[in-house]
Amino acid sequence: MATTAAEAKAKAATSTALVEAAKKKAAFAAVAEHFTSTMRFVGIGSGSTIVYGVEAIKAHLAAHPPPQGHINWFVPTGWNSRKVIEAAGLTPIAFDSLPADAQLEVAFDGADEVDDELNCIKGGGACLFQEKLVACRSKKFVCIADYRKNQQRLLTNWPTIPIEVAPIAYASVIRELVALGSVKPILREHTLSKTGPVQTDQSFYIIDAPFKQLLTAGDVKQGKDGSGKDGVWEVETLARRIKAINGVLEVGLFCGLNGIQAQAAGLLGGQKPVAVYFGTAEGEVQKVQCSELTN
Ligand SMILES: O=C[C@H](O)[C@H](O)[C@H](O)COP(=O)(O)O
Repeated sequence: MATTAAEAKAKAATSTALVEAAKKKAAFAAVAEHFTSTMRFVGIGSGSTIVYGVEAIKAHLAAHPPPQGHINWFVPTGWNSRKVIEAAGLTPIAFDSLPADAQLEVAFDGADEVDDELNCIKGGGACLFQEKLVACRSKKFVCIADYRKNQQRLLTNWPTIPIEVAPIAYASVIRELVALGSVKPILREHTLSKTGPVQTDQSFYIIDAPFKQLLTAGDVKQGKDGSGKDGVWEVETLARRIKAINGVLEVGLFCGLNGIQAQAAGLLGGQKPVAVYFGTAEGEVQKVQCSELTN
């Protein structure tokens, strides 16, 4: 039986409601386990999911006020993120105003896709450079997402890797990406294309580069070739190759060490989340965390 327009509309509304409920549930679970009102510096990412993260932080602070005179500073990852912090009545501090020795206790952020090893694709909303800066200055990056983002390998459901580039270099970066095996990387434009390319918080451009589904480090350990032969790449190998292209500011692949592993190696922080909270379609929360937190 054919679906009527009204039925299709109702189905879409149900699916949107499920996704939003999943984001919210995941956000409240992540904040309950990783935020305390005595924290000094907390990173706040960008996108639609982090809005629930900020709502959860606000609710937590209302229930557990910080000690007298203590200020919780929230570090935004761009314009949108700062507006969300301000709208919630929280106190923002710009990344470049942080005291030189300050490390963020935690950074909460969303993702476009997450694989089995917690590598992420980010930048679907054109924010990735500041998100990576903030994640890498945090003891732990905690990711909040809904069930659509939970995939075994990157580039399964999410189609492209967002890459932030200097405007003058975009055509040459596209050429290099094709040489790495990307099929038809494109410069991201506004839906109303007469308004031109999308510009990031740094006034840079975004290239969306499709690649074949990415391998994990575990796949390579098991003998798979992720060196780029036939366009098949392992996540971190590809991230490094793209970052090395002249004109690339940052790559929307968050991979390598997580914060706990980075600190063990004497570094400040890492790109990869220590834990990801996925809201499920059934109204539950599935937590996936790194082995350092599990053990
Ligand atoms: O550019 C945007 C950021 O990387 C977001 O964190 C990511 O796109 C996820 O956004 P959303 O929560 O809206 O799905």
